[in-house]
Amino acid sequence: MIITVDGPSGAGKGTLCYALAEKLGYTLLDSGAIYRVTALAALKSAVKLDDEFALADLARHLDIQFVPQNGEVQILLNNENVSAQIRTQEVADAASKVAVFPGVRKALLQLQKDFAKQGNGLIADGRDMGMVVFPNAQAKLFLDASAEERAKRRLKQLQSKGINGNFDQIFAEIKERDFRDRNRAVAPLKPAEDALLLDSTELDINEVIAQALQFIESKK
Ligand SMILES: Nc1ncnc2c1ncn2[C@@H]1O[C@H](COP(=O)(O)OP(=O)(O)O)[C@@H](O)[C@H]1O
Ligand SMILES: Nc1ccn([C@@H]2O[C@H](COP(=O)(O)OP(=O)(O)O)[C@@H](O)[C@H]2O)c(=O)n1
Repeated sequence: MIITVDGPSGAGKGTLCYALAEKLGYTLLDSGAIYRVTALAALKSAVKLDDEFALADLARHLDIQFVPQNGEVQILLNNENVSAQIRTQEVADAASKVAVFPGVRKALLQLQKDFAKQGNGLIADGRDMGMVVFPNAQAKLFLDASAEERAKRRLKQLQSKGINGNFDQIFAEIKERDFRDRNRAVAPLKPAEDALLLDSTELDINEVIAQALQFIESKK
């Protein structure tokens, strides 16, 4: 079974997908990490974030590895562990900039599709999983929350990692990335026709997981 979870930044996709993958014993695809690694590779090689040709070429030759390590997944770029580097705001912003180009998205498509070949079911976390990458997924969820709530969650998340955050700056960054993701010409962020819309603004993590599992069960 392929389950897709799409939605904007800070909605709780990563948290939900991790819980579902654990519970169901499914493979987890964090497609955002692939865009983040692509952006980091561009930043490291001084490829301009508006040079679609160079970015697509870089994406085609991306040396990325997902290495399960004591319950976590380490993400390697050219054999360097970049799991922490890709979570910075700078890389998140760069990822949303490189993600607007059709050439980049096309170059990363097969890598994402290949995650479904591991045979034990797939939970795919992203923006266009249900619309573009896995249109035939058996269960599609679109997880959303108010921009304010998502900024509050992101701030708390950064603080829990000992990183000082500023709510106004995070709120602005979330709205900027929302706008870019929702208004790009290719694979814009929007729910698939057959997706369950789940607004987690007033829900806690366990309530989201319960509603998601109920929906998945109904699709089996
Ligand atoms: N329903 C929820 N209520 C409160 N906090 C949540 C909820 N879902 C996720 N979070 C927290 O919000 C932060 C962002 O969640 P995350 O899963 O990283 O979102 P996304 O992957 O959509 O960007 C995390 O610290 C997570 O623990
Ligand atoms: N399937 C995907 C996943 C991410 N992305 C882009 O990559 C950026 C980072 O994705 P992410 O899921 O890691 O970001 P968060 O939702 O965790 O903040 C997003 O803002 C999108 O612009 C995309 O275009 N398509």
